[in-house]
Amino acid sequence: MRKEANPTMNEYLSDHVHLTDDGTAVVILDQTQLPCRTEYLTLRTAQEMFDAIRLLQVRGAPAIGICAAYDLYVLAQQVSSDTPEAFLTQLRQQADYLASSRPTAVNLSWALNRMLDIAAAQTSIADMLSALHRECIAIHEEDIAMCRAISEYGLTLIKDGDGILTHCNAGPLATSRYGTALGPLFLGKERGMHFHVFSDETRPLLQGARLTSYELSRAGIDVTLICDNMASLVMKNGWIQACFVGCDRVAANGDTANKIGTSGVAILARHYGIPFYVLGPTSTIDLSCATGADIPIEQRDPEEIKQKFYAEPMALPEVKCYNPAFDVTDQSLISGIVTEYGICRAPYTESLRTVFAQKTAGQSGEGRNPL
Ligand SMILES: CSC[C@@H](O)[C@@H](O)C(=O)COP(=O)(O)O
Repeated sequence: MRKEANPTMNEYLSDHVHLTDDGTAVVILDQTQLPCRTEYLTLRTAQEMFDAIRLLQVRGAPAIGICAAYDLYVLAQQVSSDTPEAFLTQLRQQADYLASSRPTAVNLSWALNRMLDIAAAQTSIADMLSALHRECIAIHEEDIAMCRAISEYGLTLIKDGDGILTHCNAGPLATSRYGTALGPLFLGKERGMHFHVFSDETRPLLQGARLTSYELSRAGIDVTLICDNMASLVMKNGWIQACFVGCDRVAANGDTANKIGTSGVAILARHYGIPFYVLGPTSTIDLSCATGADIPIEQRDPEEIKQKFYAEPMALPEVKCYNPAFDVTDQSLISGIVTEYGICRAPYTESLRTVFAQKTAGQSGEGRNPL
C-alpha cells in the first residue's frame, strides 16, 4: 500500500497489514501488543498466518479478510505443482486451513473465496499468481473506499457535539482506513466536527480499551473509556445520542453478530430511546444465513477470562467459564445498517437485498442513499 508523507493516525494505521516489497511475506502490526508496544510481525508460513488470526494479532472482520487475501497470495508462491489443477487443489487446502482460524467473521471466507475464484478463472499458474497479486491488493483498496463511503453515510446520522457510544473496535485497525463504526468520527474530525466518544472497554480482551481509545485519542478525538457495565449509566445521564458498532456477520433478516456484549448495548439503547446503528461493508452481509441463529459463534479459551492480560489469576483454576466471542443483536433493536451503498432500514430482508442487487449490478455506492 502507498505510504503517506506525513500520515495522520488514520493513514498510518491503514498500512497495518501489508505485503513485503518483494511480496513473499505479510507484515502485520501486532494488535495484542497495543497500546504499549508497536511491534510488527512477518508472516511466511500457513501456521504463522493461522495463529496471527486465531490469536487476534490481526483482528476485526474486514482486516482479517484483507490479511487472509495477502496470506493466500504468499502461500500461492510456495505451492509447487506441475499443473494448474494441482495448483488450485493445494491453494484450496491452504484457504480452508486459514478459513478455519475464526468462524464468525464472514469476511474471512469471503476474501479467500474471492481469491480462489480469481485463480480458478486463469489457465496457467503464472497467470494465477499475477491475478492473485492483483486481487489481494484490490481487496485492500476496495476496503478503504468502502470504509470511506460508510463514514460519509454514518456522518449523516449524527451532529456536531454528539456523544457516541461504541463497543469493541471497528476503526482503522479493524479494517484498512477510517474503519466502519469509527469511520464517521474520523471523517467528522477531518471536517472540524467534535464528538464525545464513550468506548466500552470490551471484556474479556479489551479491544475498546487497548485499541479504540488508542486510535481515537491519538487522532485527537475526545474519548472516554468506560467499563462495559457503565454503559447504562452514561446513557441514563443523557451523554449518548447514538450507538455505533461494527459487525462480523449480518444475516439476511438483519440480525447481526458482533463482539460479545453488543446485544446488551442495543437492549440498553432501546430502553433509553437512543438510536443503535450497525456499520459494516457488504462483505460482512451473509444472505446465506437466514437469521442470526444460522451464524456460527466462536467459542474461545476460558483462560482469556480467568487470566489474560493480568499478572495474577482472577479466578480459581477449577472455576468453569463460558467464553463466546460474539453475540447476535436482534434486528428489531437496530435502527439502521450503514453500508457503502447507503443506510438500510427495516424491513432488512428487503433493504439488504436491494443493496446486493446494486452490488451485483456493479453500481458505486458513494454519494447517495437510494434506500
Ligand atoms: C470493523 S470490525 C467489526 C467487528 O469485527 C468488530 O466489531 C469486532 O467484533 C471484532 O472482534 P475481534 O474479536 O476483535 O476480531
